[in-house]
Amino acid sequence: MTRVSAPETRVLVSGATGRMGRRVIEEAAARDDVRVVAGVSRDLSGEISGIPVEPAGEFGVVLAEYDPDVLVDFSVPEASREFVADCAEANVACVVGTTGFEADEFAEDEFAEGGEAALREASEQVPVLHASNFSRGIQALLRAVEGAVRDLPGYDVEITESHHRHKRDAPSGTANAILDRIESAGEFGGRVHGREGESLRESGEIGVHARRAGGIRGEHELLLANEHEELRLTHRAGSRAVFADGALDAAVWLAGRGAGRYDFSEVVAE
Ligand SMILES: NC(=O)C1=CN([C@@H]2O[C@H](COP(=O)(O)OP(=O)(O)OC[C@H]3O[C@@H](n4cnc5c(N)ncnc54)[C@H](O)[C@@H]3O)[C@@H](O)[C@H]2O)C=CC1
Ligand SMILES: O=C(O)C1=N[C@H](C(=O)O)C[C@H](O)C1
Repeated sequence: MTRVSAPETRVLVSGATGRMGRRVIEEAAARDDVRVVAGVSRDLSGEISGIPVEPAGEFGVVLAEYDPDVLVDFSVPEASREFVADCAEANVACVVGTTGFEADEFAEDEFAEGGEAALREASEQVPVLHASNFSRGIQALLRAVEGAVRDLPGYDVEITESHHRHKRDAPSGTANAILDRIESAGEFGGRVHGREGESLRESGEIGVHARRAGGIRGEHELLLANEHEELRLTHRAGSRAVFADGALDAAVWLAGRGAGRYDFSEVVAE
């Protein structure tokens, strides 16, 4: 019997010269379900690991020339918005990993009123999946966070995230997603970003702390504590491969779906 294998998903990578873009290209080379047809970058025209890299300023031309099924975007919000809008016109699905959009773009329903307009608008024409973190461990953490907050009402809640010195947005997109999950699971008074000077902790506040140092790939810790006990839920990414592979899994999963918004939890559930 002749086995017909599923066709490869054709992927275009934006932010191709960045830490994540390069990693996506490397990880894709080791898989047989995806093929990166090209990258786009504002920094370089040429190639990375044999994959052509085209100027980001000619994104529309690149879409027409390479005819990808899915865009995988790890860039910056101001570029990402443009890429996604062009993809909607060209009927190309979008997997967006970029973080640092406006604060309320990370609400549980990030496409709701006040959310990221470019993603919401594009999702009316093509499938769009945005995730602040493509690791499966973080999906498990988000579920654990919800359970812990429900089970421990009245406990003080603090989040600490640590990333490499080059990270531009703070708190991380993942920390914002954890915050949304905490607030949907319990009654809280507000977020307090860092502390200095004299101010007593108020009950119900959520402390948020961002550290930037060296090459840390990404660590997130949720601390719940009362006078008698502490619960710490920690996720540590050991390599960017975990994010790149998750984004490629999302691209394969998203290709061929109808217009709309999708969540990485749906990819993980299958
Ligand atoms: N969702 C997830 O699992 C993950 C998300 N990220 C997010 O991905 C994004 C990129 O992270 P890194 O690769 O570390 O950043 P990076 O700084 O190494 O790369 C950014 C890329 O975007 C490009 N770029 C910057 N400004 C541009 C513009 N105006 N027009 C076109 N291209 C532009 C740069 O040339 C570069 O290729 C960040 O928002 C980061 O938080 C990072 C890791 C995992
Ligand atoms: O910039 C990074 O590196 C990362 N960014 C994402 C975020 O902002 O949460 C995901 C991961 O933590 C790495």
